[in-house]
Amino acid sequence: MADHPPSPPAKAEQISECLQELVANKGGEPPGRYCYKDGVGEVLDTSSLPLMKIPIIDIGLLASPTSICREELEKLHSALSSCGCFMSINHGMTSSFLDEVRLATKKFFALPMEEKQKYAREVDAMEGYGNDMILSEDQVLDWNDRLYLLASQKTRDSSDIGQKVLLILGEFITETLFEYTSKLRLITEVVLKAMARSLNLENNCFLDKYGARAIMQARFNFFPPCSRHHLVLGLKSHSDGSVITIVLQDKEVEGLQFLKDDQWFRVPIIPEALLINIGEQAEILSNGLFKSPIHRVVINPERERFSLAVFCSPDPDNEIEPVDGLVSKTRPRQYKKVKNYVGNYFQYYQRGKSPIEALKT
Ligand SMILES: O=C(O)CCC(=O)C(=O)O
Ligand SMILES: [Fe+2]
Repeated sequence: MADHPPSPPAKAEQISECLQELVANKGGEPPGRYCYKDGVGEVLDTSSLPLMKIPIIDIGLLASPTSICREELEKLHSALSSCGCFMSINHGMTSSFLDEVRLATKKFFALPMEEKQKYAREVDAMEGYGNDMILSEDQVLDWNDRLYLLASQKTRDSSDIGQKVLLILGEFITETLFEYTSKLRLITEVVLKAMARSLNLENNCFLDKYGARAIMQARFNFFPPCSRHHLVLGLKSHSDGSVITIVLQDKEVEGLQFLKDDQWFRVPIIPEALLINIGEQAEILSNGLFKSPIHRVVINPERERFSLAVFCSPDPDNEIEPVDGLVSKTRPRQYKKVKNYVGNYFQYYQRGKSPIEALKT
């Protein structure tokens, strides 16, 4: 896809020991492969970092005709071109329903290890439980265990996610997750249309590139506490490979931070809101007008943290490039065409890089 992808690893390796197990056995002392040599700087005292002022946007309003929601569209435009993210409210889900989804995440990670290992993710697979792929000797690993599940219409129809979650979690929770991802599908549609309108483009121009066979990949994150938290990162600094990512955050434990104007900011907890951030494919589609924000997750010394990120990415067969209406003599095309962006994303991520760099014209 990109011009100069990192050279492929001789052999990608999956860690067999999950972090949760390691922490239970060794009491949270991080092995060297998880540690940043000089520590992670200001992470030492996370509470001293400023809180980010993230705009709050009403999804119900965004879905209404332009004449009614002009102000909300302006807010969206300004949020996405400055910090690349916003907190969404009035999204059609109650607080108690969001709590059920949080509980489903916790229940999965509370299962016995042998049970979870049945769903271990294989190298390069889009679904399954585990930790980082190891692509090189010097890769610093994330202090995080995760479960990936696909929630796209296509895979749902063939009962892929259904089968897996049903087997893992039982019928009640399966229903909760199905309902959650169906709601997210509606929200994604509203947001992609509103993004286009906020740029005075035709309603469907982003949605058409996204496609009916778009992929929604859910990542359930578990971040165990670490007594030497200043040496590790829950997720290394990255921007997402999606078009948009919808994050359900932990209600009690902070951890997510965004980089803005070369300064790290803490993301506040708003329990009833969903955090939505732009991914690199929206940056490409918008010809760089919307910025995919760099973010990371830091670790709490005493408390575990959970989150659920759903990455909404276009049909991998669709070509992604800046949309016509945003390319002009005064603003030439900033990115080359690309297909299946997510297919190569993790090869870059594990090395602390991003494919978008190689696509810049
Ligand atoms: O844990 C969070 O709050 C954010 C997760 C995230 O950035 C990701 O999974 O890519
Ligand atoms: Fe992320």
